[in-house]
Amino acid sequence: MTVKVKKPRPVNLDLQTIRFPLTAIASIVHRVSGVITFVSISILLWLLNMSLSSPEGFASAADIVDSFFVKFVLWGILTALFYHIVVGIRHLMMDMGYFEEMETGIASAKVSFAITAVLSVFAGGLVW
Ligand code: HEM
Repeated sequence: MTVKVKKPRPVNLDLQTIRFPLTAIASIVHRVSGVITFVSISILLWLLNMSLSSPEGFASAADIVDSFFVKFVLWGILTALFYHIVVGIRHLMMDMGYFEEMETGIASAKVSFAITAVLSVFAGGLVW
């Protein structure tokens, strides 16, 4: 006689209890920063086009950039770009065989965050 054993069903994952490793966070944010950079190109080209169109166009573009909110967005765009470049270089180095172990991977992610933080402060100085 065969006894039917109830198979344990997969438990619904509680996303709030899942902690991503630092390397995974660095990777996901890198993709997000790439998308932000891509979307912001159109905004920046639109502003550049306006500023080069005529002296009045330049004044309008300068007016737009003069508000705190727009400066904050520009600072965010520059920070995303710096993050994308710094972690992009880390990615390319990993493609060449560096920082592939867990320890060096976490260390290089931390160093990338620190370099981005410094560049972000620099970006703030440029914008304000
Ligand atoms: C206008 C400038 C850029 C834009 C719009 C951009 C956009 C993106 C996007 C959307 C991705 C994600 C692709 C995916 O996950 O399928 C990506 C990946 C990548 N980007 Fe950029 N990127 C730019 C500049 C750069 C620069 C300057 C570097 C140099 C360091 C770089 C290095 C990389 C690398 C290495 C990846 C692949 C990362 C991986 O394998 O997960 N990107 N980029």
